[in-house]
Amino acid sequence: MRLTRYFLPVLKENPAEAQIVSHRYMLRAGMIKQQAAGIYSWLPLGFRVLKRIEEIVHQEQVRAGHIPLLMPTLQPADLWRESGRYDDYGQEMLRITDRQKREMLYGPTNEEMITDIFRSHVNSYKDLPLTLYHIQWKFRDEMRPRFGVMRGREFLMKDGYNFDLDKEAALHAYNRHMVSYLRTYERMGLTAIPMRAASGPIGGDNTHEFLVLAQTGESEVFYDDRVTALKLGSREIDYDDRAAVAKVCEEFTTLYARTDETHEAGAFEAVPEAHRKVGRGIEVGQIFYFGTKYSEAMGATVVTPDGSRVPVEMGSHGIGVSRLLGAIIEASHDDKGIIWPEGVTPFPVGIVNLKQGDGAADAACEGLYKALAAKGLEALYDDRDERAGAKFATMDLIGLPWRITVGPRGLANGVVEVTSRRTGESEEMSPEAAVDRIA
Ligand SMILES: Nc1ncnc2c1ncn2[C@@H]1O[C@H](COS(=O)(=O)NC(=O)[C@@H](N)CS)[C@@H](O)[C@H]1O
Repeated sequence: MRLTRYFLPVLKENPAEAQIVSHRYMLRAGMIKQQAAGIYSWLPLGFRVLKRIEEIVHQEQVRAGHIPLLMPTLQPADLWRESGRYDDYGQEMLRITDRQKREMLYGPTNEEMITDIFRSHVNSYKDLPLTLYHIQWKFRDEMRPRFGVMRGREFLMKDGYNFDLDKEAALHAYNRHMVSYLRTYERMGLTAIPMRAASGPIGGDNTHEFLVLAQTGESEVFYDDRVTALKLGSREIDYDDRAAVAKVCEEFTTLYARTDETHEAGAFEAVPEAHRKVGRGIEVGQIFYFGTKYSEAMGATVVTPDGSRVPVEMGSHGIGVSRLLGAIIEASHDDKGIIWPEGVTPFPVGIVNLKQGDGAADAACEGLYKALAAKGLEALYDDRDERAGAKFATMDLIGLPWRITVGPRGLANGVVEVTSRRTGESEEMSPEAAVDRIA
């Protein structure tokens, strides 16, 4: 992408309303624009990252055997009356009346709707196990939307729902989600710790939140810091092997890790002093097992092998897709700007031309752009007629992992400069070597 043909409304100044670094940088890097409290337009650079995060979430859900679909944002109130949540849900629910005076709502979550889909089409245990999910915009009329996309009112969530014949199968689905979440966050360069949590309006008594440690996190967390060293890495896990999946979950949830809602000071005392940590975390996902809470209320039942009919066992599992942009920036930035992990960066590399209009420099940049594209890498080429300092500042702010700097002097010696955004180290090499370094 050539910057002179893109739309990247970078801000020079720190916006006054931004209180945390991720909000500040997302505004300054021209990634979002607030349209109302907690409601944003996703400008091109932010939209590109949002799509990359969505893609990782989709891939890991499909890898776990979960099936994507798409439910609407607007829901009929009657579904929520069946579960009894229409009144319970409270002020956060945006209630709407259509021209026929039908009571609707902008969905904050989809347990009722997915259960309605299930009960309309599934009747036999032979169709289980079944996990359906979607990535869809939600609305929660938060009393105090703040911190940019971190606590929005309209936000993007992956919400998945499992339907199983019995509790054991539902708990395996719970564990499948835990493993798929661990892998999802690792692919985004995040360490998200599963912590026992409280279930709130979703219900049930078995739930873990996934928290990214960050000073600006809204949740207070208590943990054994050895948990931060646990990694799935490239381990292949057979999602159908209940014992293997349970073993991985055990590995990641044995060390003490609790949010303030479930913290037990006594148990925490058992953690060796050197490892006992208190901090703050950003909740980037939550998984729930809640049995037959919705299937009972809404008559979602299946015929069992012995011919009887039972309500299905369920759970629901959410990832804060739009919140993740903020969480990743909180976990990966410096005083010049964002430092995108390779897995989610909007562009893998930026090309900076030090002398736009200089024949050799322009030709070398065009050559690099094409050579990178030939390897499937779309560069962001800053071809503006701007001072070098301004170009470097923009690249540092938007946080691409690599920058290739091209200038007449370097070219005279047959080299360009390759700079790593994370380490700040630069190295001179031929344009060909630069492409190989980044590919
Ligand atoms: N106001 C918000 N702004 C941005 N992200 C949010 C907001 N509220 C929740 N989220 C994200 O959405 C994730 C799932 O939300 S949740 O309430 O925990 N779970 C559910 O709604 C369940 N239905 C999961 S399917 C949270 O872990 C969080 O990362």
